Amino acid sequence: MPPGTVRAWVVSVVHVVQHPLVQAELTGLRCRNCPGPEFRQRLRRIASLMVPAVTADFETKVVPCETPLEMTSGVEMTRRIILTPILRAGLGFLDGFFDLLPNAAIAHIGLARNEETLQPEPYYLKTPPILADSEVIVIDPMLATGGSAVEAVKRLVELGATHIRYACLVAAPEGIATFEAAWPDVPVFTAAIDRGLNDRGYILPGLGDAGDRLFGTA
Ligand SMILES: O=P(O)(O)OC[C@H]1O[C@H](OP(=O)(O)OP(=O)(O)O)[C@H](O)[C@@H]1O
Ligand SMILES: O=c1cc[nH]c(=O)[nH]1
Ligand SMILES: [Mg+2]
Repeated sequence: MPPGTVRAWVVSVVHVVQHPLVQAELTGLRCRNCPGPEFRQRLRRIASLMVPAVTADFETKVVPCETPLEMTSGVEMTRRIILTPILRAGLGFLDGFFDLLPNAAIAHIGLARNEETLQPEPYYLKTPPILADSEVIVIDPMLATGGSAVEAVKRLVELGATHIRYACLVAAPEGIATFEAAWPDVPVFTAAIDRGLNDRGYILPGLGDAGDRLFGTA
């Protein structure tokens, strides 16, 4: 197994992005005193720093290219990329991905976790046409129980997606296990696997409520 990957206890592999810049940004984000503007900037930078790892195996095709001096060849991405933030907190991850993947289309999926049942409640869905060969990247900073991620992938599969990957910032072991049981073929990329969940479904040590910290709703 390459460095930075962890064999989760079910079947597939979770990629932990261990780059020092990612880990240092994450530490700053976790701090309770990190103010909103800094939280948003750090999240955006981490998202960009994670893009190379998340897209490392994307297919390219050879294309001709004319420099000011002569003809040569280069590459371009073979497949259309669709970034799929899970609202709301996924929006905090979106710009950092969009900065490096400016030709991506965006699918928005609105899911709110019910505070009592911890089940995701769908409230919005707007996607571009999803072709079977589109590369779909689901983004959300937090993988807690895994319910929201499982539901988002289900929606995308129903719409025809076949190449899906999931990227988050902080994952709980419980969420990874649930996600992998539901979608064993969907690779997971995260910057950290934390200790576990508290009795309200929050990740420990985590970073608190990502949506509230991003949008000042606490
Ligand atoms: O793995 P889970 O247990 O499903 O929890 C994770 C979800 O919870 C948070 O969203 P939330 O529902 O709080 O909505 P918000 O982003 O609007 O705050 C987070 O952004 C994830 O989408
Ligand atoms: O710790 C958690 C769990 C779910 N959603 C969050 O924003 N944080
Ligand atoms: Mg929230």
